[in-house]
Amino acid sequence: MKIFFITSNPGKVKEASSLLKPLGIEVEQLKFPYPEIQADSLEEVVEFGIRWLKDKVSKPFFIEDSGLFIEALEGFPGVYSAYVYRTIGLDGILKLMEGIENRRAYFKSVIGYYDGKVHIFVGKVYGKISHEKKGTQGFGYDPIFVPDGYDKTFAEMTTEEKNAISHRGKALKEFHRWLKENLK
Ligand SMILES: O=c1[nH]c(=O)c2ncn([C@@H]3O[C@H](COP(=O)(O)OP(=O)(O)OP(=O)(O)O)[C@@H](O)[C@H]3O)c2[nH]1
Ligand SMILES: [Mg+2]
Repeated sequence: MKIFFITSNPGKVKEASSLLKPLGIEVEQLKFPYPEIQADSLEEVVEFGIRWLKDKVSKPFFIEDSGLFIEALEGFPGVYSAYVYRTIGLDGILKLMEGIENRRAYFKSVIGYYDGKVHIFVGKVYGKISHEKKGTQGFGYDPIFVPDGYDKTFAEMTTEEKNAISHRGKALKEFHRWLKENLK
């Protein structure tokens, strides 16, 4: 079975494909830009994106919005993670976190699948912001995020290792469970 993933982010496609392909689901990337509203929640961004896309894309598709929420920064960068990454980047976040003891943070992923109806799948992973960038794998903030129970960053993990515990891996597993039940 093939499903379309509308995203500009090859890192996300790699993770989605690596998790769904062994389950017989082929993920095809569709680089169809869509507006990402400045809402307070990832869910609102996804629901708006689907409403905007549904009459423009004929086949069933999914989109994903995700972000890094840092406790000591009141949840910043959160919904604005992509913009913050493009502007101040990892060094900017580490600078904001200089001298801050509380390094708690979580990544959240919201997947929206549209097959005539909107289906939402959410995943979260808790961890800490490291004091320095480590690792070259993954994408985005991976080099400064150490998931709970590990002593290495997401960027020091393989895609499989990250998918096993990440926010996106959890949301994708929920999505796959739903597909299995509803596409018999
Ligand atoms: O280190 C990271 N590991 C991750 O697993 C991850 N997931 C999200 N993010 C960050 O949050 C933004 C999401 O923004 P986002 O969901 O809008 O994605 P995006 O703009 O890159 O692609 P698109 O799907 O919107 O086309 C991205 O740019 C990244 O900076 C991550 N960083
Ligand atoms: Mg985006």
